Amino acid sequence: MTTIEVNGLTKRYGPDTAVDDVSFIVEPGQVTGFLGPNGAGKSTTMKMIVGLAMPTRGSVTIGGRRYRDLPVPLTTVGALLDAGAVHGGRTARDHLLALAVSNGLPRRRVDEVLARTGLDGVAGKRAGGFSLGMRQRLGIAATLLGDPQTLIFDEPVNGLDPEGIRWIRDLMRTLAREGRSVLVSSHLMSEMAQSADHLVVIGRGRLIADTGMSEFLRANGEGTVLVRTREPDAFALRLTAAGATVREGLESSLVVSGLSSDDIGALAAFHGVALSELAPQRASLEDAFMELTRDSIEYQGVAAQGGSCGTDGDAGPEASPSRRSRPLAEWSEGGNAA
Ligand SMILES: Nc1ncnc2c1ncn2[C@@H]1O[C@H](COP(=O)(O)OP(=O)(O)OP(=O)(O)O)[C@@H](O)[C@H]1O
Repeated sequence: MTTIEVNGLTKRYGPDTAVDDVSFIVEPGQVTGFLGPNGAGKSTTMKMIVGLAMPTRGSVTIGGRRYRDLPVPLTTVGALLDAGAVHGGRTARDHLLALAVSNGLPRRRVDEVLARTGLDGVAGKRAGGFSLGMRQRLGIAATLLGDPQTLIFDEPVNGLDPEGIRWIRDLMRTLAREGRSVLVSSHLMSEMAQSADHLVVIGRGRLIADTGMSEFLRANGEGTVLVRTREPDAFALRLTAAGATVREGLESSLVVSGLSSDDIGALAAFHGVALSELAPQRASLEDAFMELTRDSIEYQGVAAQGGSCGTDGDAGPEASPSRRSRPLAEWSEGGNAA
């Protein structure tokens, strides 16, 4: 069993703290979603896991060993941090062959991973001509070369079409079902809801949540009912008296927990209250996340200023001050899908 243990990990770049005392465990047999907005510190954490960045403080082990102490790292951990890191003049097969040979892995693995990633038909083509989706597949093929028990993918679905996204999502789940530890980062909450069993959320380098996905959803909004009526205040009192917890939703709606929609409908009928909407909510991860961080002044209270938060978030590290002050309210699929 190969577990990733991240312990008090901290990374400073000059005066900036990119990762701040983060600890979590990535367990085998499940997909752990690593969620956070642009600039939260996901890539930096992943780089530290595989020895590409030195922690300022803290430690990481994979199966109890530091990355640099692994005799043949590719057989323990495969990491896709940047699908563009391929020699464009090499064919897919040659790229993988070079990796296999330089890491002492059997050449037959090349054909096996080409087949697994659906690249066998283009194995002889130069990687430079590959689409983004094919490059991602090639990067994933490389992570699988050593048949490692631990896999790390940094934003693997970014920019992919729906077919590519589904393929990667299915692959992650299959790899986890095979008993591997899979850590996958995303800034899309909806993406995590569909693919992860466990969730580690960071914001501004700090750990915000470390929880099972279903527990996270249950504890943060699943099971609420959206109610709309012309008399929200009066009906809220009725609901509270009946044991429900009520909070104000958007556009004068009520978000009710503690009573089923059947109970709420019956209560409304009993009191002669006309309802224009009665809708059980299945919390989206975004709702759950917003719920979780509602009281967190540090993360929620940063207002959008001077238009700096409306960018596509793809600026380089030098743009970090504006990226790091991006409010969580802007984390939405529509705003940042590429
Ligand atoms: N080499 C570096 N030098 C200086 N600052 C850096 C460096 N690498 C990352 N940072 C800064 O550290 C912070 C965390 O960046 P990181 O790339 O880890 O975040 P992320 O969550 O992966 O975001 P994204 O989704 O945009 O990749 C950012 O403010 C970033 O600008």
